[in-house]
This record gives sequence, structure tokens and C-alpha cells, in this order.
Amino acid sequence: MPENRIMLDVLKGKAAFPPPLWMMRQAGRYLPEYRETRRRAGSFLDLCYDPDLAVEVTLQPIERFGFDASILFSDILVVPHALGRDVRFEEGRGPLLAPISAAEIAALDGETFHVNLEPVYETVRRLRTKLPDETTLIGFCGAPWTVATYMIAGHGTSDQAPARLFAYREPAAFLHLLNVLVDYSAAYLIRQIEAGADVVQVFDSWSGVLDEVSFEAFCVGPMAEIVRQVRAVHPNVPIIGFPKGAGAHYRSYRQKTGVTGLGLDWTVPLTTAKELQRDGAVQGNLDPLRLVAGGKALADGVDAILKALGDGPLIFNLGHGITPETPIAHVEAMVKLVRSAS
Ligand SMILES: Cc1c2[nH]c(c1CCC(=O)O)Cc1[nH]c(c(CCC(=O)O)c1C)Cc1[nH]c(c(CCC(=O)O)c1C)Cc1[nH]c(c(C)c1CCC(=O)O)C2
Repeated sequence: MPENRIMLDVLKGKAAFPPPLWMMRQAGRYLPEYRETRRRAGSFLDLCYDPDLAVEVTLQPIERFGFDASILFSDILVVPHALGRDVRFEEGRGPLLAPISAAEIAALDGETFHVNLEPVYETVRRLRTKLPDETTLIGFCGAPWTVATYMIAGHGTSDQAPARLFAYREPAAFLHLLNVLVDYSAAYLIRQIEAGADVVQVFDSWSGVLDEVSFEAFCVGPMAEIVRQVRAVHPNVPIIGFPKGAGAHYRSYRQKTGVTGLGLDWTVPLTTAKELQRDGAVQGNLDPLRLVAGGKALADGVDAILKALGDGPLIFNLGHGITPETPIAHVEAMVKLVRSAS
């Protein structure tokens, strides 16, 4: 592995200034070239499973902005899809799944899991050969809790009430679902690493809707087990955990799961982020809407993060994914602000 992948140094706890920079959802609808490829692909899942097109869209933001890291283009819902669940993406409606029952959870079968995901592994292999040597390649999956919320409700919700109720009413079935997702997610990350991913990130986008006991049981426990399983095979590959909305739980999340890097959403105060940085690298946490607004809102947000966190191990990122309405000129301005900072 080349010495010059700056993000890997930061994940080892070293400070780098200006910090390495990438954006969650950096390949997406705010880019006209993404929309063009997407039209050629047919369905969204066709795009995820077509290595030619998935490589193409993964590289688009690297070619345009020269980010320090490239994230595999795929989706967290390919895991339930590869486990045989019906998953669709409808224009303007987001993901639609067949809601899973307790009986279907007991019958989940991963016999063809890796065969189904082979196009994703092929995408990772091709990416590692095509990317500039100094660009870090990030593989990813969804955290068991977040993936379970979509499997249970069948669609996105604002508070994940269906999954929370299911967890309380059907604890045994729910626990089994989390355990299945832990094992397959860990195996999926291991295969991505073997295909060439330098770092893996686990997205727990819905960890912020849980009470203390449930956060511990549904987010921390499963993530600790994923980290254990991945490290047992690949002890030196950094793992970034992004428990969005974890608030007061962020510190114990890192301590109990053992993640290398901690993704922070934009609501985490920078004084708290500074404290979290004492235990290792942090990633974040610009409000994506500052990037939509641009101008002073953007400059102030970037400046505050760099001032607070720039002298420690920081990976500059948004506090969640970039939104489709973001002007490209604002992304260019953000890159300039971060890279020219002194
Ligand atoms: C919850 C979640 C999903 N997917 C993901 C998460 C976790 C991160 C987060 O909270 O945003 C993760 C994800 N989804 C996608 C990536 C690609 C890599 C990247 O560039 O970051 C990643 C890392 C592509 C995508 N995944 C999706 C799109 C847009 C669909 C399209 O192009 O038609 C992209 C580029 C679809 C998707 N996929 C998902 C939803 C809710 C949606 C619909 C919302 C939307 O439309 O933005 C599930």
C-alpha cells in the first residue's frame, strides 16, 4: 500500500493539514454526468450491479474534484437484496421492499449471497486498478439496525416506528435478523477488502431514533461484532463507523465497538468533536445544507470545522450525504476553501 494515502495516516491518528477530503454520496444526482449514466442504466439496482457503469459513476466525482477518497458506488440495500428480499427503487419514492415477517426472518437464506454480490466485488477490483494510487478506496455497508429498518417497514420512515415496534413485540425474531445481518455484512466487507478496498465504512443512518438500551443492543452490539469479525481476518484495515444522530452515545460507541474512525453528523458540537478526536480520527461534519446555500454559510461552516479540528486527525466531510439540489460551483468552492486553508 503506498505511503502517500493521506487518509490512511489520519486514520492511524496523525494530523494532516489541510485534511483529506471526500463527501458522502459524492456520486449522485447533483452531477449531470451521474444523471446521464443513470439514464443509460435502467433501474438503480441495474446501475449498482453493472461493473462498467458503477466504476464510471464512482470515478466521476474523483475526476471532477480530485477528492482524497473514492467510495464504491452501490447501496446499503444490496445486502437484503442479495439475501433474496424484493428490493426496488422507484423514481421520487426512494427504496421499496417487501416488508419482512417473523416467519420470513427465520427462513432467510444466504446461499447465493456472494454470487449475487459478485458484480460489486468486480467493481471494487476494477476501481483499485483505475484510481490514482494516492486515492483511498472506501468500501461500505449499512449497519444491521439501519438495514433492518428498511426490511421491516418496506420503505423509509421519519422515526422508524415500524422497526422499533417490531423489535419490542418480536424480540427473538428481531435479534435473529440482526445476527443474520451482522454475519453477512461482515462477510461482505471482508470480500470488499479482498477485492481492494483500503478502508470500510458502516452507515448507521437511523441510530438516532433509539433509546439508550436499544442503542446499545441494536447499534453498539452488532457493530462491535462486525468489527471483531472483520479484524479477525484483516486486522489492519481501518473501519469507520457512522452512527448518525448518536449524540451523547458517540464516545461510548467508539470505545465499545472499537471503530478506527468516527463519522460525525452536523449536529455534533465542535467542542464535543474535539473531545472525540482525542480517542482517534473523526470525519465530518459540515451541514449539507450549508453546501446547498453556499457563500458565507458555507465559508463559515468550513472555517469553524477547520479551526476546531484541523490540528488533530480529521477527515473533512459532510455530516450526511450531499443532496441532489447542491450546485456544483459550491462543491468546487468547498474544495478550494479546505485545500487552501492555512
Ligand atoms: C440509508 C441509505 C441508503 N443508501 C445509503 C444509505 C446510508 C447513508 C445515508 O443515510 O444516506 C448509502 C449509499 N447510497 C448510495 C451510496 C453510493 C456511494 C456514494 O457516493 O456515497 C451510498 C454510500 C447511492 C445512492 N442510493 C440512492 C441514490 C439515489 C437514487 C438514484 O440515483 O435514482 C444514490 C445515488 C437511493 C437510496 N438508497 C437509500 C435511500 C433511502 C435512497 C433514496 C433516497 C435518495 O433518493 O436519495 C438507502
